[in-house]
Amino acid sequence: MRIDVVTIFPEYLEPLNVSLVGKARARGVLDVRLHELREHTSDVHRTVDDSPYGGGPGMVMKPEPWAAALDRVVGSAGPQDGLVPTLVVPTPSGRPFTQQLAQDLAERPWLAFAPARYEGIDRRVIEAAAERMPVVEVSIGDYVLAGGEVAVLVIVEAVARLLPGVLGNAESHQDDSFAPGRMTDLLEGPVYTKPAEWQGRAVPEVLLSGNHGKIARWRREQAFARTLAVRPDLVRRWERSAMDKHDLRA
Ligand SMILES: CN1CCC[C@H](Cn2ccc3ccc(-c4n[nH]c(N)c4C#N)cc32)C1
Repeated sequence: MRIDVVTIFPEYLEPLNVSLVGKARARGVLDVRLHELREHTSDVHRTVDDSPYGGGPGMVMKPEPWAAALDRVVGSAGPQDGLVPTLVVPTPSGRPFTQQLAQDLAERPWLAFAPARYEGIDRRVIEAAAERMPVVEVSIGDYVLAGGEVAVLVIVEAVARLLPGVLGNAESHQDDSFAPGRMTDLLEGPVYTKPAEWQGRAVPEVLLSGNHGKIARWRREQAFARTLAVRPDLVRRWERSAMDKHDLRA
């Protein structure tokens, strides 16, 4: 997979050099390219923002630098990239970023990210881009950040770990929470490791029993209890999915 990121803060994306994503890049599973938006300005001050039409707080990112940057990205398509990227635009007004959307994006050969700053990007940039490539406007949660770069880190990591060969144990994302269509719509339960007793706290006996059936049942019970306590909405969704799956609806 190829990933391009256009940003005024490339240093914000340095975490893409380490750990899971960094290793995937080193192994050639991911090709990540950063583009400094200001290199696509044409004035001496390298201006990327201006005041909003209609008034209001803050500044808006000018269309010309973004259009030039996206032209450069699309124009650099290689034979293995596919014709155009899917443009991913982090924004508080985007569709919720979910595991399902991560899996959808993980199936695409080329993603380009447009993390904005200020009050966002002039709308005409998104409209023009949508005439030449798929555009997905995404929100990583119901809170307001100062820009889109953190969202890019979140989305890239969630997508990268789904790519073949990225996770050491190819199965480990199979049982993720939120993986659609499986019992694993529930949250993960508690995990334990050595020592068996720590500060007077013992590991649950069942986990030391070697009885894999009992362990699996205990883990399902724990996941269900955790989900009921923290995300009862997911329990209802899971119940509906289970009823549909076994055609149990009245
Ligand atoms: C007061 N204004 C309101 C509009 C947004 C301004 C900051 N900003 C500029 C670009 C930009 C991109 C993403 C996000 C963002 N916030 N929360 C999320 N889940 C996001 C995601 N994905 C925020 C952003 C601040």
